[in-house]
Amino acid sequence: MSLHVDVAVTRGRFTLDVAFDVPGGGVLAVLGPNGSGKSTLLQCLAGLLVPDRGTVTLGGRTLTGVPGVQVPVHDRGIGLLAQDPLLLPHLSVAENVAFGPRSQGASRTRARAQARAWVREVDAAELAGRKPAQLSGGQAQRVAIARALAGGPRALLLDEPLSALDVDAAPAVRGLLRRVLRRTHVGESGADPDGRRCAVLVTHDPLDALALADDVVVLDAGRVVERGPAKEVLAAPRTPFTARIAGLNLVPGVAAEDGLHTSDGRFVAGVRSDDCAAGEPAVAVFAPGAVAVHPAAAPHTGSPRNVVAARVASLEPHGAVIRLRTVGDGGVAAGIAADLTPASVADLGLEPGSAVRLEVKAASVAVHAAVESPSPFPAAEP
Ligand SMILES: Nc1ncnc2c1ncn2[C@@H]1O[C@H](COP(=O)(O)OP(=O)(O)OP(=O)(O)O)[C@@H](O)[C@H]1O
Repeated sequence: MSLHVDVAVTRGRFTLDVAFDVPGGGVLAVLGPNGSGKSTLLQCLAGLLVPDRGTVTLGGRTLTGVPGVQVPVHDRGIGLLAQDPLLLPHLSVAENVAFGPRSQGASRTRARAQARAWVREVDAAELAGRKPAQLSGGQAQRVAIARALAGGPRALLLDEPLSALDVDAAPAVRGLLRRVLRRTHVGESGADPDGRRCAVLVTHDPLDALALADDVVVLDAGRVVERGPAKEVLAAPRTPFTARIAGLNLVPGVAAEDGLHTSDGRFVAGVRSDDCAAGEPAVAVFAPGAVAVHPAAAPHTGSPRNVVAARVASLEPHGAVIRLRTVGDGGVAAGIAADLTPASVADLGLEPGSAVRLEVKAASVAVHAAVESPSPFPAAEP
């Protein structure tokens, strides 16, 4: 059941204008800064908002075709999993899950059987008799997943499905989503019998995109500014937003033979990728782990090509390392992230305000073609 989307809609001063396809069985992650149009897009797909122009087709069926065709929300064969589980409080877990099949006309017996299968599928069999108020956040979201799928949707929309969960609960629910999204046929459990369900996942978390999605589109100010396989887009981001969420450093400029010229007149030495010609808009990308940090007064050792003076803005735990961020003179040295071990932070005597020298080897800097005109984030309204 492939999903084909080509829509435009204007809301006030904001215009969303996007086109993409999701193949049957595929999962597309939609990333983008606040206000970039992710919710607007999901509303168009779900049938809650009629676009001004364009089409949405699912498995060859036109759900939206402007002008003229607008299949109502309940008849689109699309399931929605939101941030909040939105379970009906007066119904038990099993009744909540049976609600979808029942409202689609399944007999009570059949709806119950489907609900049982899905409640088992999400490892919630022992919770079947409980009311939503008796569930933890993670348990409730498991039940919401079962409910979204029990109606047998041909496509599933996931709107930040893990963002309301605490850090302990999120990994298990992410693993469950991975399992159910990867299933091609769900047979008795009720989903798409003749093809493979596709999914669109809105998320702020690159880990979700990498763990759950095949492809990624990045929206900015209502337009797709990046698209491609999730790993490739996140490993070689072209916009400041994608770089920030992917945790990478990104310096925009113009590509040179062996690096990049920044708008403030600096040169960043790096390895130019094949997709990028000298003289074209480009970005230099490097990982926080590739940045060596020295106290400003420490003697130089070796001969790294990229050396810049900066000041420590913050030091925050980031997994097993400490992530240092810099303040600079507003140029390339500002907002650079560097990862250090806790021991080296102590050895170097670093603290907010410390003057430092950052060094990055040219071999650790990749220079990629940039999108035409990367806009600064957060996205500005037109
Ligand atoms: N009902 C509305 N009327 C007018 N403008 C709207 C309406 N709903 C949303 N917008 C505007 O449309 C733009 C896109 O909003 P949208 O909620 O789709 O972004 P988003 O990417 O989902 O953001 P977030 O990550 O913050 O949820 C914003 O500029 C918003 O102010």
